Amino acid sequence: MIEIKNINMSYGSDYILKSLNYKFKTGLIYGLIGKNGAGKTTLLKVIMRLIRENQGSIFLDGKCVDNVDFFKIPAVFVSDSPIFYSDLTVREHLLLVCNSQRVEKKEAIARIDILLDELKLTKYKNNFPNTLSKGTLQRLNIALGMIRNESIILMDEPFNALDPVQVSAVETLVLKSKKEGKTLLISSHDIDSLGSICDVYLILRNGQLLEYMPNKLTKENIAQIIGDSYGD
Ligand SMILES: Nc1ncnc2c1ncn2[C@@H]1O[C@H](COP(=O)(O)OP(=O)(O)OP(=O)(O)O)[C@@H](O)[C@H]1O
Repeated sequence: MIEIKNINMSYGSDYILKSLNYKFKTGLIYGLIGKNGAGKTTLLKVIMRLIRENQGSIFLDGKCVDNVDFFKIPAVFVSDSPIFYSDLTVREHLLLVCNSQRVEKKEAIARIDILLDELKLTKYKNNFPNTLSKGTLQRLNIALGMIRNESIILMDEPFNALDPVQVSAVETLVLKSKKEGKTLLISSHDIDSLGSICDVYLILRNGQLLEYMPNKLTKENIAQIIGDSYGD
């Protein structure tokens, strides 16, 4: 469970997040929507404690994590600007994460094989990052988050650079995580994908979160809510 309590965040004098309060329900998929620059990445980073200059508090699974080190945050963050090790293969990247999580080797290998298959990465398992396309690197990025067994998953633009087949593979993986009882918060401009997997839309506008049910909103409605300033 994620709870945001009275979060204010500014870069300089402009407040990006304004007195934000929101309590996420466990086991749902939330789609975070907003115009460019609305503050979606900022919000995800505040929740993950990658940004700490905010006022207010973040609770994960009922525990305040305001002062918890990023590496100990009980959540996964799939960033929109990942960094890879040039001298590690796809499989070695995943083994490294499992090792850091102290996952037993046999279990790690089994988990990695399943995830490589789900994200259509098996044939690239011995490739180094500099030999991979953008879409394949994005799937590796997603795999590096999903290999961790956390109940809270935050994703920033996970569908970027993916072709429709790969988008569908990621959607399936997200829905599988939901079935396992996980809570997901996914920031994306891909309204079609969000619409097919999300239980709740959260529209970030003027520093505030507005909650909507996806089946009640069309793309046109969303553009209207996001505001005349969409695309500024
Ligand atoms: N480190 C920073 N220093 C100063 N301003 C920043 C910094 N990071 C982000 N901003 C500004 O904060 C605002 C929110 O940025 P953020 O990246 O959170 O928006 P976003 O909703 O994720 O945008 P997009 O849809 O374009 O990815 C933007 O106006 C951006 O220019």
